[in-house]
Amino acid sequence: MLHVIFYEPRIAGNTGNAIRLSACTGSMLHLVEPLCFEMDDAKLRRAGLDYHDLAHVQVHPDYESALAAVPGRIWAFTGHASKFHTQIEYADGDGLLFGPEPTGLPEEAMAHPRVAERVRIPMLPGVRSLNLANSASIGLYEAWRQLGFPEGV
Ligand SMILES: C[S@@+](CC[C@H](N)C(=O)[O-])C[C@H]1O[C@@H](n2cnc3c(N)ncnc32)[C@H](O)[C@@H]1O
Repeated sequence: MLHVIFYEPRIAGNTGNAIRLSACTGSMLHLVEPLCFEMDDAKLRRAGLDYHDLAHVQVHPDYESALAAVPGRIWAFTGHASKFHTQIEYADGDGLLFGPEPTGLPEEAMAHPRVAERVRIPMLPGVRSLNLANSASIGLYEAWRQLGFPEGV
C-alpha cells in the first residue's frame, strides 16, 4: 500500500479530494493535526465522501505519529527541489509527504531523518505552485504507475 501524508492541511476541500483519491487508489491518507476544519465539514463532504472513502484516512496528533504509521521511505514534495518526482523509484509502503496550502512544508519536517529525499513536480518558471490535492494526485499516480496497476482496475 502507498501512503499520502498531509502535514497540517488548512483547506477542507483539498483534504476531501485527497480522501477520494485514496479511496480510488487503495492508498492511505494520513492527516497531521492541527487541522483547520472538522472532519464533518460541509466542504469536505461536498467532495462526495461516504463511509467507505473515510475508511482510507487516519488522523494523527503529530508528525511523528504519522511517520510511524508509514513503513517505507518518505518523499517530501516541494516546489523547491532539484530532483523531479518521476526520477524516484517508489516502493510498496512508501509515503508521499505534502505541506500546508499557504506555506508549504516547514524545513524541520523536510529535514527529518525519515525523509529520503525532496522532490519537485515540474512547473514552468515564474509560477508559484500547484494546488495541494492536484500535487498529491500527480505524485501518487506516478508511484502507483511504477508499482504496476493491479489487475482489474
Ligand atoms: C499550495 S502548495 C504550497 C505553496 C507554498 N507557497 C510553497 O511554496 O511551498 C501545497 C503543497 O503542494 C505541494 N506542491 C505544490 N506544488 C508543487 C510542486 N511543483 N512540486 C512538488 N510539490 C508541490 C507541496 O507539498 C506544497 O507544500
